Amino acid sequence: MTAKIISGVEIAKQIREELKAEVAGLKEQHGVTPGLVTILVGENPASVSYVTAKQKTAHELGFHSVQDNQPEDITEEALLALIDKYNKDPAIHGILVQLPLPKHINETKVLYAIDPDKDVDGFHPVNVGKMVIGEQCFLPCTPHGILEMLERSGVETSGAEAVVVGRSNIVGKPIANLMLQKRAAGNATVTVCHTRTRDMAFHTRRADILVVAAGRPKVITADMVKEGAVVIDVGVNRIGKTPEGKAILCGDVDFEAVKEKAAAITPVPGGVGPMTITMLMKNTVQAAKQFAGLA
Ligand SMILES: Nc1nc(=O)c2c([nH]1)NC[C@@H]1CN(c3ccc(C(=O)N[C@@H](CCC(=O)O)C(=O)O)cc3)C=[N+]21
Repeated sequence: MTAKIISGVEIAKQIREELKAEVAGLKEQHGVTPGLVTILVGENPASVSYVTAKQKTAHELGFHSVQDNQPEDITEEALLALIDKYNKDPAIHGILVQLPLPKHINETKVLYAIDPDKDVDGFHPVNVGKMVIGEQCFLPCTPHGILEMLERSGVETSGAEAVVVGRSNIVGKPIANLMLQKRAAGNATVTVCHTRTRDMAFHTRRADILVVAAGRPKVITADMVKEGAVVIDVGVNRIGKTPEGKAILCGDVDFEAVKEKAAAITPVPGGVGPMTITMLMKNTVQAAKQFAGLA
């Protein structure tokens, strides 16, 4: 079998078109322009490229978008004060502090400082808690994007064996939780594997849907995948540079080999990544509507 390629680029494009129309409507009918600030501390090249992509997308959708760059040596106190300023700014509906932060800043403290109503990343414990209960909240962007991909590709998750590789707060834990819930792209039987899992392949081979967020290049090889599985690769590993200096990316899945076995697979680049950015935009539109009492 050669897998169907689930294109994050294509699905993201479709959602962005929907959002663009919604933003235009919000402006015309209600005078509301969704506002997003992305705060970047330091100059980590990967972070710079992600934040640039987020700003570009926000701009294309007609948002009020603010890029706030801060020096690597900003104090925790100053960063918390900055967040407080945006918490109070009525033109800003979504606040994103790009992670990771420098070591002298307590990441947890920073994420707790963001107003949960502006927490479009869905990392504040109020939103995490609401997510687990299944209440309306901001879902973290990468898991949210995966749900949309599964749903819009017609993947049947109900009753299926879903195996998640990775237990991060950003991807592994939330996607496992969401796929377990009574919801679209949910109702799965979920197993979570991690670095201490004794026999990873034993679990992954049982997966009808395999979500891989391990953070290590090509850890999932063809022998670990069941014939006909749906494989979602969340990995973004920079494994080198082209002669022109562009980063060469690969996922956590050995794409070339696994695509011969899977029923469907997401590529890297062009899979989950573009969906992550798009869901940030979707969450920001949601935040703006809530702020205006429209949702
Ligand atoms: N507060 C916070 N929120 C985040 O959502 C967040 C973060 N911090 N820190 C880092 C991770 C990583 N992340 C990605 C977003 C887009 C792509 C993406 O668009 N990737 C492209 C390739 C882009 C490239 O060339 O690097 C693709 O896969 O096709 C990847 C990864 C968001 N993150």
